[in-house]
Amino acid sequence: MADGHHWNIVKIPPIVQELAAGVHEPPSQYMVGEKDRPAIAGSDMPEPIPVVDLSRLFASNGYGNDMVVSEKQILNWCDRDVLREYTVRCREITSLVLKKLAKLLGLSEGYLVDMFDEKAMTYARFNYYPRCPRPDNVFGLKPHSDASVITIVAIDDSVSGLQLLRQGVWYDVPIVPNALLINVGDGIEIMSNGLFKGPGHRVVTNAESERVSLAMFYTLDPEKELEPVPELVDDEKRPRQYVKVKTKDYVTGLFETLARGTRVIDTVKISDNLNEIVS
Ligand SMILES: O=C(O)CCC(=O)C(=O)O
Ligand SMILES: [Fe+2]
Repeated sequence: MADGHHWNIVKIPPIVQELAAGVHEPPSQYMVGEKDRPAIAGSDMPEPIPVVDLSRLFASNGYGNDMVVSEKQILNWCDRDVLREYTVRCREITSLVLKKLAKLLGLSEGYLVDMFDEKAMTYARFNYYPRCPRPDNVFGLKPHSDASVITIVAIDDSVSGLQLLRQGVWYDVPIVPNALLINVGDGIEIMSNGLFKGPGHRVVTNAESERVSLAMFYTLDPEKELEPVPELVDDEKRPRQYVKVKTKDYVTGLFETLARGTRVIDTVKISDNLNEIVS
């Protein structure tokens, strides 16, 4: 190049949806190595996922929308406010869950919720998994845990695919119609000093059906540090297990490690040796 700099040209992968329409066999970049291949069917969960009826939370109406106050009113042909309203409602659920988690950890009820100030972020990810001719070799979403504090996922109500790792076994997450899945993210793992774990999960593909999901990630202010809360660190009984990390650096770390096939939580874990130095 004129400035003497040599660029590495990285070919941008095509949109998977377009690929799926035109190929019989996914290209090699999508095929996982033999030892990491997904068994298409995971195991059944040993016990049911607890389902909490939150219908009372949704009983009020009209938030954030052009409220319907009369039958003669002209309405918008537009669903613009739906995602905003959904985000706010899911945040209410997040607050409920955080209050309960705080109590379980022996903290005051508002301890975790209060960490979410006006700069706290919500990221929405819409996942679309086209049909895949080789579900035995190709992941919809590689194994990972979420960088959020709490994630709320609206999973497809007719096609399964989400699997959860527990003690080395991948379990199928069952479809519960009209239910939201609440997942604890790595943020809780770090803040709870490892008492809760951000579970590993992945999505397997399906040869017959496409699948969709919507994940809402609730994180702290990107500039805020994630670290074990002092009340859950005890130098003798439960030494600090994670180093301090800025929320935004942790989120960036997730994408870097996902690309490499490693886990971001491992980058902030304090090994036993290091623990002696830190404490
Ligand atoms: O598609 C799903 O069911 C899960 C999606 C997920 O884990 C994610 O977006 O982080
Ligand atoms: Fe996830």
